[in-house]
Formats: sequence, C-alpha cells, structure tokens
Amino acid sequence: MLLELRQVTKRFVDRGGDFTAVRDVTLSLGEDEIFALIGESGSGKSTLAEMVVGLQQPTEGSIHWQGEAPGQAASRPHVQIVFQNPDRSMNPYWKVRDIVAEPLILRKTGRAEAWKRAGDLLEQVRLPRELLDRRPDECSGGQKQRIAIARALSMTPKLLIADEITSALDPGTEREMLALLQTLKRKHRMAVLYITHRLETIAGFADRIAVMKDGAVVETGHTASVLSQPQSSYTRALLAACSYA
Ligand SMILES: Nc1ncnc2c1ncn2[C@@H]1O[C@H](COP(=O)(O)OP(=O)(O)OP(=O)(O)O)[C@@H](O)[C@H]1O
Repeated sequence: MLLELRQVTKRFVDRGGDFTAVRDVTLSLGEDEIFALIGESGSGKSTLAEMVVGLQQPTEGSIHWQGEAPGQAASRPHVQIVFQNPDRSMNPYWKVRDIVAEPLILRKTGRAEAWKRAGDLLEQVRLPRELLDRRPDECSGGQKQRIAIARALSMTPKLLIADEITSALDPGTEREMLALLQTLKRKHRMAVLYITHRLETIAGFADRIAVMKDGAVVETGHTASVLSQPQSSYTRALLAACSYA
C-alpha cells in the first residue's frame, strides 16, 4: 500500500468549542489506484486531504507512507494537491511557463531546463505550448486546472490529490479532465485521490470509493459494487438524489 490512514481524527478547537471535522477514519490507498472520496459540503473531505499532504496534523490516529517511519516529518514532494480554485495556487502576474516551472526552479533545476520541462508538461496535459507565454487570466477555467496539474506533475508525485477540481467545469470538460487523469495515472504510475461531492461523476473512473458523512466514512468499497449495491442508507440517499435513481 502507498498510504494508510489508521483511525484518524481531526478536532478543531476555537472560541465556539470543539468541532470534529474527521472522525476515526481508516483507509488505505494502493500504488496506482484512483480512489474517490465522496461527501457533501462540510463532510471533512478537504480536512482529510490536508492531513494526507501534511498541511494539518491528526488529533488522533496516524498516517503511514510506504517506506517512511510513522510520524516522520518529511517534506512530501511525492504528494501533490490540486484545488477547486486554481487561482489559489497561481500568481496572476506570472506567465504560465514560470508557474509550471516554479517547483523545478525551487529544487535547483536551471531556468532553461525548467522552462523546457514546462512545455513538455503542458503537452502531457494536452495544452498547446503557445499557452506558455500567457498569464492565468488569459486562460479558461479548464485550462487553468490543466496548468495546475502540469505543475503538480513536475514533482513526479506518487499521489496526486484532486480536490473538487471539476466542480466549476461544464460536463464535457469534466469528462475530458477525468479521462486525462486516467491517462496520467497510467503514464506516471501514480495514485489519484479524487475528492468530489458528486457521486454521479465517478462510475467508470475511480477504482474504489469512500463515502463520508459528518467526518466519518460510512461506506467504502469497489466503485461498481458500491454504486450497484450500496450498504449504507446514506449512500442510497446520495444515489437516489443523482442520476442513478
Ligand atoms: N481550521 C478550521 N477550524 C475550524 N473548523 C474547521 C477548520 N477547517 C475546517 N473546519 C470545519 O470542518 C468541517 C469539514 O470541513 P472540510 O472543508 O473538510 O469539508 P469538505 O467536505 O471538504 O467540504 P467542502 O466540499 O465544502 O469543501 C466543516 O464544518 C468546516 O467548517
């Protein structure tokens, strides 16, 4: 297994009191699988993802990476996250070539080589090299998501986390994005943790899914069996609310 979460809980404490965002979650992710995390807004998906990346620490439980001692405070270039709003991770004044090349330059790749790799990476996410000279506001939302993926790929991740990356895209662009993620997963032999509130998007895409409600995983299994024979009443309700009804 690439990654294991064992009884992970995250509690936030503020003036309003205690709030448990993630509750006793145990999950594992294989080396080249697409794992979808499904749940309504506020169910704890992003908090879980942030713990996997290391942006948040679990209050209880532990996260184990293959080949890494538990709790080892390593920087993790091998896990990259792409967010719903690509503008969050892009400097609006920079050209696309600098946005995609930045992680490489920070890791001491020479500028000329990093720019060349930026062009290759754009091709991998099926964008024309002409985009290298544009700024983010001259690109569409779907193009910006692909640019964010290209930048993440520059770190050759073992795990790519996609947090609601298709939520703002039209259905056709969303389908293209999912097909692209499948191709990239195979080419780069990486795992994908795909986070969404839309159960209807993951049939034929994700290998396994976990359904979250109020911070807890209420059901997990192979996508086809969860969709055809949901065990939890909550999953059944989600299915009934979308086109599987
Ligand atoms: N830093 C924080 N302090 C206090 N509460 C937080 C913090 N971060 C998240 N929460 C709360 O934890 C809960 C889970 O949030 P989270 O963003 O993980 O949900 P989500 O399923 O990703 O939702 P969405 O799809 O809307 O992004 C929410 O109720 C949120 O308000």
